[in-house]
Amino acid sequence: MKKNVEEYDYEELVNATQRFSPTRLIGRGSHGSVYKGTLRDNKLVAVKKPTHSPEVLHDKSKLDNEIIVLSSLRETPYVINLLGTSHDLANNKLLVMELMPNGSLHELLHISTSPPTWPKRVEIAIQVARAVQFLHEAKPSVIHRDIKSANILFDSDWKAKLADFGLAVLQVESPSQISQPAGTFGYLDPCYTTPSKLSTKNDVFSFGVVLLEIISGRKAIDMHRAPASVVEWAIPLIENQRSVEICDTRIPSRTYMEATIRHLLCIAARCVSSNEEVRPSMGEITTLMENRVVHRVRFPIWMSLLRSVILQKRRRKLATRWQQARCDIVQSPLSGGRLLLKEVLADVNPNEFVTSIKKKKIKKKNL
Ligand SMILES: Nc1ncnc2c1ncn2[C@@H]1O[C@H](COP(=O)(O)OP(=O)(O)OP(=O)(O)O)[C@@H](O)[C@H]1O
Repeated sequence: MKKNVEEYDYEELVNATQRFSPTRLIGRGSHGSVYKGTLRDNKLVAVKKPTHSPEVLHDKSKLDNEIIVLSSLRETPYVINLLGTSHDLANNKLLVMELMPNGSLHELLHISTSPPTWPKRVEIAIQVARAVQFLHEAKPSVIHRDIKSANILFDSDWKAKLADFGLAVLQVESPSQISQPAGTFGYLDPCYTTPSKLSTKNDVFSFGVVLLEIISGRKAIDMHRAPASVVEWAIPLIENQRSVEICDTRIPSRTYMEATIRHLLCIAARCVSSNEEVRPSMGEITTLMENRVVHRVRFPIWMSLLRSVILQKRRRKLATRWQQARCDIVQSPLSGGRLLLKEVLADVNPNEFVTSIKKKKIKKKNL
């Protein structure tokens, strides 16, 4: 075990989550419910507790597996951090993790009313690629098997981290049991049909699906569209040089990002290839992404300075006009100065105010 996993007192977790109150519930998965907890030192954590409900399948082994895999990994900014474990009164294990307060990539892409900008999407894609590369290059290496937008969570700084290691496989030399193929429909590698087909390339396929999802804003499987699968829809478009049609239309296109997006789509197409040989390794993917993408247009310092000088000039001009307007009103006998001065003091927008003075002047002329 590489990580120093702390054992938490169960009572502390009960208090931290207000007795696992529904108001503290973040969400339920197939093997556990996650609660927001506040520890004694005010530290915020996420507590995953096995679910005992008739509607939710309670699979204890997934939670145990998650603890084994997460505690085998050293700390990294790209994977959810396991802080510790605990045991309830029936000796069921609980997980204490760092809290990811900004929801999942799935929510950001498909539920949020403000979809991410292109530079943000690129940043997220690179962070996810680094997370998967980290797992594959760990010793022993880890195959996640459930890479999907719902398992990519955001921390308080909106950095993406990979979560949910319930299905992950630790590639030890003499595995005690061979895992049956598993994953999520829409993200699952079609080549992964038997336990012997388990490989890091299964994760590469799922990563490719997430990449298509990030660029298109379409769900991995959307039954309201034909074809329902994002892969079946996007790949012919990429092959026919119609990549532009894949881009999420909810946000404006950015000319400076076009080459980057095309480049990412080419990587995605290789990842989801039905020929596993064609799929790049995660190491190759991160290198390809980091070397060729444009993150953000950065203006030279002299342009920023020029911009601030222009803005300051404009502000000064407006302030002078406003000051002038105040004097005119107070001095004018026809303006009902006192009344208008009240308007000034009531913090009237200078622009609106100048307009109202013009109107007064016209009225005066007409008189
Ligand atoms: N560390 C965390 N911080 C904040 N929210 C979390 C954290 N871990 C999980 N969640 C949220 O809790 C919910 C349940 O997560 P969990 O990993 O148990 O299941 P899942 O991924 O939804 O389902 P499944 O295990 O069936 O794939 C999800 O909404 C997930 O986004």
